[in-house]
Amino acid sequence: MSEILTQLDLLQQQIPVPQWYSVLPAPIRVVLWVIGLPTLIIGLNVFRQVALPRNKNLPPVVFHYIPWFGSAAYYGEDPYKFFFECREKYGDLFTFILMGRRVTVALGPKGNNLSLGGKTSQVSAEDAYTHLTTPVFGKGVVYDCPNEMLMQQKKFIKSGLTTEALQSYPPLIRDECQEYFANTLGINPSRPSSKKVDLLHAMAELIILTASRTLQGKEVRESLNGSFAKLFEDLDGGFTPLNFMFPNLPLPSYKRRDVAQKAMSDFYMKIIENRRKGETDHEHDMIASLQGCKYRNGVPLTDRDISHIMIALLMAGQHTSSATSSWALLHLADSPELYESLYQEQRTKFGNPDGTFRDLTYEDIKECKLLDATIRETLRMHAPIHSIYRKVMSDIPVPPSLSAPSEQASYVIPKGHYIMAAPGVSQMDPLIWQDSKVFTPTRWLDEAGVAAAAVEQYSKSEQVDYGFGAVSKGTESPYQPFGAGRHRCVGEQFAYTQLSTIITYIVRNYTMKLEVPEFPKTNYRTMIVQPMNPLVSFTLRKQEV
Ligand code: HEM
Repeated sequence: MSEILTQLDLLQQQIPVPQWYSVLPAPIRVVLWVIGLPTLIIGLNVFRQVALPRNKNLPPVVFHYIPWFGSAAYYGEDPYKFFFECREKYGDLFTFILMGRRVTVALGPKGNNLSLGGKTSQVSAEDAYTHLTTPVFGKGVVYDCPNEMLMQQKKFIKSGLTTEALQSYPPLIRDECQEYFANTLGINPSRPSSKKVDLLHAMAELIILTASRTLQGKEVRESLNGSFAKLFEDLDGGFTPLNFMFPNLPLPSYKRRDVAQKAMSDFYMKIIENRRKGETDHEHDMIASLQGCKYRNGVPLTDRDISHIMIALLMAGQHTSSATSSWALLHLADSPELYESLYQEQRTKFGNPDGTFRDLTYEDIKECKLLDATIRETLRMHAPIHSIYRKVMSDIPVPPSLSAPSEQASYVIPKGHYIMAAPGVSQMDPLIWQDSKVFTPTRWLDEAGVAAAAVEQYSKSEQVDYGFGAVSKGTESPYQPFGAGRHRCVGEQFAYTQLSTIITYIVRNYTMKLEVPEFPKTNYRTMIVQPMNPLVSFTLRKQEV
């Protein structure tokens, strides 16, 4: 207390205070400072926003009480509520304060185009994300290298995901599902045939099992029951909103992340070394594919680069796909009619007369239109990534169509801001999608449907090669769960193969029931949008398939 009072007395000498203040007892003086100073700061901040004229060339700033902290709580609790409410007030372009950062949100297809379609001289993903990703993935790859190198790394990844590779995955994924449901979850004919499970937990396990069996390779799959799982958990603990906001805190989780990164990187290095010595047999998986890759200037990927790319792929696919499969299955558990229709789709196309099914192939997946529509609709309503950030590297002039109609001048997003795309907003925009909040897979089957047509119109847009093969630019599409532009996802086809095979396995073999009174709410406090308390039960169908 005496230390505090000395400090206050020093402060008092700097700031003129009224006579009566000095006669107050010490505890009252402390209380006055504790209440008075924040009130003054908040008051000045409010005054500045409501009473002082604002720079008409800058986007409007979301009203907030606390400087520096800004709208962090409002945004963090439910980003979509925040985006939609701010859109009502400020239009498609506005800036908010997020723990000292100035983040300009650009909404709608035009807004998405501004950030996702921006030139590298104007926007940078590297500068927005490297503090989060480099300690997890490792150095020299993804956002720890020039953008032009990332584009080539994406090309290498794509070359490891050939049609031939993808064709080999469904049987492997099916085997993993069979093993997981029968043995890990214990739902098989010899035991009680119904079980209540936390879906998100189960899907997280199934996604890492199936990704390691296919894309990651035999050695990773074999290590999953041992040390690898713990390393993954520690590394994953470094991939949180806290790490995004504060890259270097002296917390145990940050230490564990760093130790795990080194250990996991060494683990992949060992795999590569052993393979090179010819000590292990393996399939032609992603590691094997990356081993042959060289940058355009002739420099080959080092073993360390390969290890770090493998970690990046593991992390990129894990939560995105486990959240997507969980949401899709939750909707199926919530809608017995849709579940039955999916079952009938399987029966009609692949059912044998004896009640069994023939094995699903990669080509078959394309035939399952309702399944495809279910996954698309899941990604429309539950895009795993709600906010896509870029750092603004040079002033961005905003096209007049994005400035509020009442404003006279066109806006500029200044260098040093972050620009954010939130494709989920256009994906749930009631002006674009009929009954936008209702899960309706059939909207994707209706050829004349407004939404499908709008998406089609954009997906057939200009083809661009950013360095990893021609892709449709798609930056103005109202549907972008896999992003758009130069940072567009290269794991989409893998994810679809994995998700389709897992859901098919479940639909063919089990019925499902929601085990919570209402459809699970969304948890936005994790990096990836996840369901809260997603309890369901699986019951074995009559015949084992
Ligand atoms: C449902 C599953 C998935 C969804 C919804 C998804 C979504 C996305 C999105 C939105 C982006 C763009 C990020 C940005 O612009 O900053 C992205 C990029 C990327 N994703 Fe995925 N992803 C999924 C699965 C996967 C999988 C399985 C892999 C790996 C096999 C993967 C690898 C990547 C890579 C390498 C990038 C490029 C990052 C960049 O260029 O900056 N993703 N993903």
